[in-house]
Amino acid sequence: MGSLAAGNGAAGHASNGGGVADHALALEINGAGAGNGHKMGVVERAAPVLQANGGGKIKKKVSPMDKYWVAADDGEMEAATADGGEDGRRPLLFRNFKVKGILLHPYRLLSLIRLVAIIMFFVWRVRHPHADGMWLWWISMVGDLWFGVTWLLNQIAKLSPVKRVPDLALLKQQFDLPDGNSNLPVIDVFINTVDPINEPMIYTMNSILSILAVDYPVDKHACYFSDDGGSIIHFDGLLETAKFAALWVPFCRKHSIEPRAPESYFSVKARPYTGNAPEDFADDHTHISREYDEFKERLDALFTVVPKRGYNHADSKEGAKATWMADGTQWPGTWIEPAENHKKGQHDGIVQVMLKHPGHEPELGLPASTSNPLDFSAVDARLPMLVYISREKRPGCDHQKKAGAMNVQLRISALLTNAPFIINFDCDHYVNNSKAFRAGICFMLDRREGDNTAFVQFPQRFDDVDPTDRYCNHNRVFFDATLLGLNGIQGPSFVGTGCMFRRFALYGTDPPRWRSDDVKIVDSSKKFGSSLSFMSSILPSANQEHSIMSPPALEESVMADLADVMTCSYEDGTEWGKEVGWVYNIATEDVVTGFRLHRNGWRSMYCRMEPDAFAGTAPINLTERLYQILRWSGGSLEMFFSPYCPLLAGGRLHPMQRIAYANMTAYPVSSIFLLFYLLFPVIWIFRGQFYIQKPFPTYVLYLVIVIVMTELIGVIEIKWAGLTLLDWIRNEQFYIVGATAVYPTAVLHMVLKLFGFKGVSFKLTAKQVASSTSDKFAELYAVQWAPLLIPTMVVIAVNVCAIGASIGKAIVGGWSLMQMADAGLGLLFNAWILVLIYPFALGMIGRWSKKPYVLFIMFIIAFIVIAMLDIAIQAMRSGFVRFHFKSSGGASFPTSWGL
Ligand SMILES: O=c1ccn([C@@H]2O[C@H](COP(=O)(O)OP(=O)(O)O[C@H]3O[C@H](CO)[C@@H](O)[C@H](O)[C@H]3O)[C@@H](O)[C@H]2O)c(=O)[nH]1
Ligand SMILES: [Mn+2]
Repeated sequence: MGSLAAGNGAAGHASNGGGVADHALALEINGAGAGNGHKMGVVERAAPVLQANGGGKIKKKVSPMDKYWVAADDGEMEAATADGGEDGRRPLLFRNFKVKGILLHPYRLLSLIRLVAIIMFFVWRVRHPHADGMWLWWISMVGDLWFGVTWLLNQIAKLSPVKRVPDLALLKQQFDLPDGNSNLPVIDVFINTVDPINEPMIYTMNSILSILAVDYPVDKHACYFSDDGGSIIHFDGLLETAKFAALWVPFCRKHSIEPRAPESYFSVKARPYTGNAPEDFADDHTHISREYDEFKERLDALFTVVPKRGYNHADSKEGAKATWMADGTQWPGTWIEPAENHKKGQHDGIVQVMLKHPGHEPELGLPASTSNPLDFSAVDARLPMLVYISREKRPGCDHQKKAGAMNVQLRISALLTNAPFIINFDCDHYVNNSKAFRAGICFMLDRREGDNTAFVQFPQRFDDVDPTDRYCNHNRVFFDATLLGLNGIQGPSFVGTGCMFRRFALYGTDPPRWRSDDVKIVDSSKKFGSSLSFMSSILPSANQEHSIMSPPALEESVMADLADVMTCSYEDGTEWGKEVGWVYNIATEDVVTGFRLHRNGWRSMYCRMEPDAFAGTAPINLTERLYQILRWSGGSLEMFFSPYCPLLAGGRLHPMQRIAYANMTAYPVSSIFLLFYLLFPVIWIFRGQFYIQKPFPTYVLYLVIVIVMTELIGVIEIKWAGLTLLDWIRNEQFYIVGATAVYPTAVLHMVLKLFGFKGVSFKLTAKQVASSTSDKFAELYAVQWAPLLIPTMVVIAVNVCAIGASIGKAIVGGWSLMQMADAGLGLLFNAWILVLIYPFALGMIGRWSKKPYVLFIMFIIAFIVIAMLDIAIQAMRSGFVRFHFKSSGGASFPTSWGL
């Protein structure tokens, strides 16, 4: 059983957390101090620069993301305006756009042509079995069939892309009341972290600051911070953050700051001022910037202060090496020097309200004074509720990583604020556009599909990626093409972070579309566990109009309930992790959780906005990146071979969505064939023979058609998705890098698991360390050795050798025209592979890759050395060297060359 840190104390305040709660209170009093009766409300600011906003007045330059899209719901809009308001029906809160015909029709046509071409190609190949290399022929036939099918699965999901743009102006008009109050529904925000070092605390705390400062009614959202490490550094860090938020949040409101994560805000150079107090801005900015620096120093200092605190405690019992909280009590979580019940994977559950729910009346801040030069007397200084959670950990109990943490957050928040909507963030993602929560709500409350929408996914964007995005961290093709394609079917998949959920949907319920009558929670303790308080929160959470957040007072009974739902054993024998909450026992809980919702008939929405809703940091070191995609691809395969296999889903899953999920889960298998193709040139090195289907010209013709179609389809996709050519090339390149370095291991992992072994164990993605050096991309150049790198290195070596060997053979001579044609195609193939794997090769040369020509020189040297070796070997074989350059004169043309 877990005990609660805050639960062992006297009424309301915990003995070990008392200082904390008082502290939070102090903050509020501080904020409320100047309340002088006149209700100014939240300072409102000018309309956001949201180019996607339907109601925008100023004509702006069309972004490449919007250029080829046309509204597809004019009729609906008119009808809605006609019957608007009278019957209390909700308005249309977003607009639908589809790709203009000028791109869409050729896109579909080319896809069709390519499909026909590959079918004809395949038939032709079946009719022309390659007699002198049947085994090769067979393998390449199966491989090509697989590639054809996966290409089709991938393309089908993109044939009808839809973009949806929230109408923030209308939402404001409909839900924000003239008196400064609002009817917007309440939202619970979840953020997760594990380790203050691997996941630098400064980013985590920035993320929290950005959440506390969002442009959403302050009494209608609460932030839950889950610390899976049970680390006092996080706890104290969160305290510091709450303290700094009392300055930062009113500052953001007063001056309409964007983005509201200080680290990003201060790193952006000049921006046009859009706030209401330009005369104060320069001074306020200087002051807050200094405060922020001090805040960062305090966070850093925790790593030295906290351990010291431990040994200074004179009153510690006979030398017990505990970790102490600032108020002199023992920290209930993990200790710096691990001890029984205070170590990783073994400690009590902790829940602590750091900032209390602020109440419903605006509270103006303090005017400027000598101690505080910031004048907040016209700004609402309230802060949203903030809760620290560290769930109970016990040895021998599977904690189910992030999914487990999310489910605990789901239950704790149900007992405290029970918002009908939830947004979740990883600790490396922050709110970049303070209107983002409002955008999500537009989709949830829209009268057309709103009620059937289980989640609204926002794209993942990254700040720290190098300008050329060497390792394709931006994943643009996925976020700007694939997900818009899915948006036109049943909706985007859930990608783990930056997603708004309908709480009720997460409880494994059916959407209204598939619900016969009112929901009854039958036999719920079997499904939801034994907490009566939790059970009685379920039905109220379905009320999406729920716009008043009123957390219960933290009496002992409430604390006991909270303690109960965060124990390890709470979920035993229940549906948690299966039909309820985030799904367990899989390396990628995200895709499968989204899938379960789609399978139940819910839909999802994709929301791209400008500026980007959320942003984060990505692993930009090659090895970390490869481990990340290893987990994704391993997780995908696990899903395919689990009860969540898309092929097994019932009829509520849209057929196209099923195809998309099949592709999304089975894709790593391609790597087996691909690896084979890429290692093909081995034969070329040893036998001087390149395997090519004959008759040669027909083969080449088909190949050219298929490749040209692929490129043309790609070019059109670039246009409608608003990508650059580089984004697209990076995608192709990283696919090959992944397919050689990572996917084969993922397949191995799956095979092991299918045979009952443990499989590969996946690790937490180490985030970029906050760099103090001037070299912003130092990580990019770090070479970190890992076995995953071997297969791709072998592929590079084989292809470099093949090119070298062919040069050697060409010099020695004696080729027929036929052989030369083979050689030409072979070389092209080798060179193409090297182009695709180029980013990987750069990664392997570390800091030298700052000057990419170094790599070219290395390649050329390698070619020469191998060519010479090849010549030497040939010379040894035949006894003498015949240097001559044979002209094509002597070659004879085989008759079968005709088409
Ligand atoms: O035991 C754990 C392990 C992880 N996390 C948190 O889970 C998040 C994601 O983990 P991370 O290692 O950062 O994974 P990434 O590879 O960066 O994440 C991508 O892939 C994951 C698995 O598919 C998704 O969950 C993420 O949302 C998605 O961004 C982080 O905030 C972690 O702190 C926990 O809370 N508890
Ligand atoms: Mn991450």
